[in-house]
Amino acid sequence: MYSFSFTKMHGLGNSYIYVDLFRETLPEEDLPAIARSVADVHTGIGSDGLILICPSEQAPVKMRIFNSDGSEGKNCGNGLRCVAKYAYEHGIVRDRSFLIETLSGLVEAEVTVENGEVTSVTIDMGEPRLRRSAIPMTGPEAEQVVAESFAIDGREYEITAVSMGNPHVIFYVDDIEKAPVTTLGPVVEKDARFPEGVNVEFVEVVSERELHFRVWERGSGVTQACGTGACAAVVASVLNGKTARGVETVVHLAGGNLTITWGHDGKVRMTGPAETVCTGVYYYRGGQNG
Ligand SMILES: N[C@@H](CCC[C@H](N)C(=O)O)C(=O)O
Repeated sequence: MYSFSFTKMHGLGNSYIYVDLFRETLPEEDLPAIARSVADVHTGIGSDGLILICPSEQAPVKMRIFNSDGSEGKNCGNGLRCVAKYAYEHGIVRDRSFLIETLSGLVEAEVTVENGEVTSVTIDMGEPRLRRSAIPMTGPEAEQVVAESFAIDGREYEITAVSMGNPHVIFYVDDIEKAPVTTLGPVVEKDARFPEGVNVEFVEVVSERELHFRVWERGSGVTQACGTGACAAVVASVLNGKTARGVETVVHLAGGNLTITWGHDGKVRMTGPAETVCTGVYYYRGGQNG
């Protein structure tokens, strides 16, 4: 058994247990099991996974994210906003604009501060990756996956696939309340055409500036929000001619709203809140917690 300090934070209800590796040390080989342990709502703390706030050689701070099943993801939009808030409020950074390293590259964060507290964060998520091989998805490597027909479970759908440093597939639906999140989501997540698995998003287009969104996340299942998924939905909607490039789009997620623009410079910018829930000490019993 050993213990470590943690902070629970969320972005629109997408919650993670954050461990500050500027102050703590965790054994690398335990990280997947720690993620599963802290995420357990009965025997742990309860969250969508674990996020590590780490020193970096390329930026003032680095984020690593583990889903609730212990798998490591390469990017997390809601996590980036929380890491930015934590880094600013704990003096890891002093500027209001700074870089964050992720496993999929560097992103730029800009915090809005009121009375010393970060109330909102804008992340320049960089350019979406659209080549099939970058998603990754099987098939002709250089092609994009836009409104492509996709047969599964005896039914035919149309999909668009986008990487925001992690893989996303978008299904358009007429009524977001009736989206097959918990039935189609887990089947598509593990479909062999996505060799690394995929985050599955359902999108209802309200207007050129507004989308409804629900998600089945790779490695975590249903969550209240997925920041990279919402960015991917905005990119997919431009590619499908449903929204316009360079226009601010409001994405309504189960946990609240994100404002996202895919700019003419190629970059996707996401703005939204980040909240601290609590801090504490976790007693990790080598996978025996849960
Ligand atoms: N909730 C996140 C994405 C977390 C990682 C994802 N499940 C994956 O495995 O790629 C977000 O806000 O982007």
